[in-house]
Amino acid sequence: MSTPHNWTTYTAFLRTSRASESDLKYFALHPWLAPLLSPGSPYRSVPFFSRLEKGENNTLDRFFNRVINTNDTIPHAIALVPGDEWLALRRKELFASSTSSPSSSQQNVTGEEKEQATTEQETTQKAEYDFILLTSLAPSLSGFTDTAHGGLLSALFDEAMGCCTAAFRNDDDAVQELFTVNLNVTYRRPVPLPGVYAIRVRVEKTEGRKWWLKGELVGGDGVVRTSAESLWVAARKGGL
Ligand SMILES: CCCCCCCC(=O)SCCNC(=O)CCNC(=O)[C@H](O)C(C)(C)COP(=O)(O)OP(=O)(O)OC[C@H]1O[C@@H](n2cnc3c(N)ncnc32)[C@H](O)[C@@H]1OP(=O)(O)O
Repeated sequence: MSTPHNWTTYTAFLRTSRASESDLKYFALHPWLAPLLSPGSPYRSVPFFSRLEKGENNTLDRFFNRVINTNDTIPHAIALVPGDEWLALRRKELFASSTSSPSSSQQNVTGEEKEQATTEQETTQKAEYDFILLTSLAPSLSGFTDTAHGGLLSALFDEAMGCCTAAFRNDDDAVQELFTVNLNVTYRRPVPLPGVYAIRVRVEKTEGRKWWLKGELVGGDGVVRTSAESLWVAARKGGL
């Protein structure tokens, strides 16, 4: 078991963490990932939070940080997140029309503020996705021979989408924890094993406590092999 990561909030974790050199070296071996990992990329490479050990007595994320964190399941995984400025603009965009935003300061965004956000977007480095999971998938994740199990792919989408929503929640806890209430996965093409894949996720819209996300899984050939749509609901204030 590795040493537990010393995180406080997810936002602080994103700001202060960097993916391990060994993971970065591994993914850098794949030329199709170069635009995402190069210094000019709109994304920063951070550890995949769910893989981090949370402590011997803390059962959070055990499936991801123990069961499928092995050489013959998922040997390498990192997350790519947009820069702070772009995330801030996305927050404005996503919560401008929502009745329940992650921060009270973002409620009732005026037309002028929207216009200002649009101008800022033109000058800030754009990131097409809100969260990208880069992952290697090893042979022991098979369902059919040398093919990733569909349930595993669902779990990867669910987790990547969860991390994506977490980045938009503020440290002030104005939005309660979010839960998947619906996840619709479309298996378009088999996902061969072993292989390296990117799961690209985006928040489509929010409305009150409800958040809609979309995602897709691609490999080096750029073919979308699996896609997913999900609905997340923030717990009511004061608990479930
Ligand atoms: C960084 C960490 C990453 C972690 C990623 C892992 C994420 C997960 O896997 S979570 C595990 C799987 N999910 C769960 O266990 C959630 C189980 N569900 C629950 O506990 C509850 O449904 C909960 C707390 C989310 C919401 O309950 P509650 O607050 O009573 O919501 P409720 O009032 O019923 O619904 C709220 C709204 O959502 C809608 N809704 C709820 N469920 C659904 C659904 N399945 N489909 C469509 N709409 C739904 C309701 O219609 C309602 O809409 P409106 O406000 O327009 O009337």
